Amino acid sequence: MTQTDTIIKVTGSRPEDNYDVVVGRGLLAQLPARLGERVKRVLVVHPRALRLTGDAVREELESAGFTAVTAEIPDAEEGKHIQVAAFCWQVLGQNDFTRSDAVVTVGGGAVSDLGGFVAATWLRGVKVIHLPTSVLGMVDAAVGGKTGINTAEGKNLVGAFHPPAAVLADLDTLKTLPKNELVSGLAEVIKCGFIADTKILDLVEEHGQAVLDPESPVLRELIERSIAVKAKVVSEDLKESGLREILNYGHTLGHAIELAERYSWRHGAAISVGMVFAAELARSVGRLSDADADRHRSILESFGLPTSYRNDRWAALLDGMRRDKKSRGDLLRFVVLDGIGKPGVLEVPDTSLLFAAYQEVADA
Ligand SMILES: NC(=O)c1ccc[n+]([C@@H]2O[C@H](COP(=O)([O-])OP(=O)(O)OC[C@H]3O[C@@H](n4cnc5c(N)ncnc54)[C@H](O)[C@@H]3O)[C@@H](O)[C@H]2O)c1
Ligand SMILES: O=C(O)C(=O)C[C@@H](O)[C@H](O)[C@H](O)COP(=O)(O)O
Ligand SMILES: [Zn+2]
Repeated sequence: MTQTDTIIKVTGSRPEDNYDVVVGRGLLAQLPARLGERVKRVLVVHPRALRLTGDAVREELESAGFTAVTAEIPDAEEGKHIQVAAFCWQVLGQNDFTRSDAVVTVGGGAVSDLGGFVAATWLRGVKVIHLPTSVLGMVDAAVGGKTGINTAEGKNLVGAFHPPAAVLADLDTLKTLPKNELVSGLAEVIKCGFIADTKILDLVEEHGQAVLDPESPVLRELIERSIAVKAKVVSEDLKESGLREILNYGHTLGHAIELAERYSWRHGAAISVGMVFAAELARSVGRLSDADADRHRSILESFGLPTSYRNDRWAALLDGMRRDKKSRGDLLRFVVLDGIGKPGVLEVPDTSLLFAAYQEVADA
């Protein structure tokens, strides 16, 4: 029996904050209707690695009567660069894109971040639809409207909140996703388990490696549950004035590791260490029990995700963490747990506390 599509709604105060995240199979045929009748020209942004999928999207749009042009961009974090945005702006300009035209992104989170940023900035904002092709893109990056690029000083330091008009998460695209990328996406799924939907943790503990099968019903359930967590949070707090910070669990150290490693680490791997670090921080101030902190390591390690990091990078990591978007002046702020599924914020004026937590995740 074919399973029907699942639609998870994101809501908000402005009309453009309301959209559907569709999870299913064979969703490409829905794209023309989701773009709407006013759109005439579409820029399809995809990485080199997904050229065939990008071409299929362009052909679908052309047969539906749109003028479709493609922008093939460098893979992964290489794509989240100002020069790549400038290249896309050039293509949009040379093809006379107007405010009623649109951008469609095809790829993982790096592509929706870059393509979303291009859409947010072109003529001060045009429609964007994301077609995420990685688990991470589906459960996190394509949903919620955070877009951005990296600078030499850090991750996502330039960007805009620009919600998509729709997200089509086609599970069939996951068949070609390398396993290490699927595991990286699973780190964000597990994050949703720690901060909100604890059933996610029960499911990954119960099903183990079976969740890595892109055809499995349990992976679909995990994807849908994670999208539901993100949709609920961003519906309440699009611009991260409070609640949305919980989605940043593990990211303060995680982003600093990505920068220190010049983006050779997968995002999910970096935030995996970051979540264990945050758990150690919470344990050290008496907010998280030993058992709950240890559960971080056992779940993440069961999927081969890293839970420790080299012991000689403290100065660089602290520098990176200072530039985290949750910092306020000299005050570093961390999302921590007061129990599984109970996120809160810890303000840390004294970096000795952070150094002690780093010792707990540092390689021997
Ligand atoms: N905006 C947000 O809210 C948000 C949330 C989470 C993460 N992010 C960002 O997302 C990025 C990470 O996303 P990601 O893990 O998807 O990385 P990614 O976009 O770099 O994709 C990972 C790799 O998988 C390949 N790939 C993607 N889909 C594929 C498929 N179906 N078949 C074969 N190969 C495929 C890509 O070409 C790339 O090499 C980071 O830059 C992170 O900062 C943003
Ligand atoms: O959507 C959010 O908000 C998140 O924090 C989700 C994160 O998983 C994601 O990596 C996001 O890009 C991090 O945002 P940043 O503001 O810390 O750059
Ligand atoms: Zn993330």
